Amino acid sequence: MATANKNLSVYDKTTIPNAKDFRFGIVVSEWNTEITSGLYLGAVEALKDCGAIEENIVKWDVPGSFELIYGSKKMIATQEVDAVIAIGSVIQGETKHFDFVCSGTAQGIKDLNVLTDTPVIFCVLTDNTLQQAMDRSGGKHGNKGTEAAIAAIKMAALG
Ligand SMILES: Nc1c(NC[C@H](O)[C@H](O)[C@H](O)CO)[nH]c(=O)[nH]c1=O
Ligand SMILES: CC(=O)[C@@H](O)COP(=O)(O)O
Repeated sequence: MATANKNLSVYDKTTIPNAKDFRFGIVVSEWNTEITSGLYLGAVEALKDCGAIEENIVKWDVPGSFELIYGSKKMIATQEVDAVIAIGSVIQGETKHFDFVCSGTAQGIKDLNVLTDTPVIFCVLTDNTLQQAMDRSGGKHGNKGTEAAIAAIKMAALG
């Protein structure tokens, strides 16, 4: 189902574990900060709405989406978190760099999920235009940060 056919911010709290005992790391890319800051706010709002406490949310900033890989690895190694949310916004430019950043970041985050025992949630928008990114970070299609927070809680609950 395409994002256009579902709102990213809609969730049923009765199907989500209480997050009060979980500790979350959120690693945020500084590229397209007007987008990633919206994703971050959506994620924190949903985590707290589902019971997470402020003191159990650790936020680190990294330069770009590609650095989400190392930032998430470092977060896992040092912060004793139950899940990590990796937040980025990649927007198509003039060159193929978009393809390499998107695929490299996706593969790196996938590798962390394979090689570590801490779930890392892929909250990286990969859009053709700024408008598409705005629509998915608190706009008409909701907020992917919210979706990522719910995924983080559910994965943390797996233990
Ligand atoms: N163009 C975008 C980038 N590019 C930067 C890379 O993520 C990386 O920081 C650089 O290649 C140095 O390793 N990053 C984004 O997050 N979004 C973009 O649109
Ligand atoms: C995703 C990118 O790295 C891209 O926005 C950079 O822009 P360009 O391809 O025009 O160099």
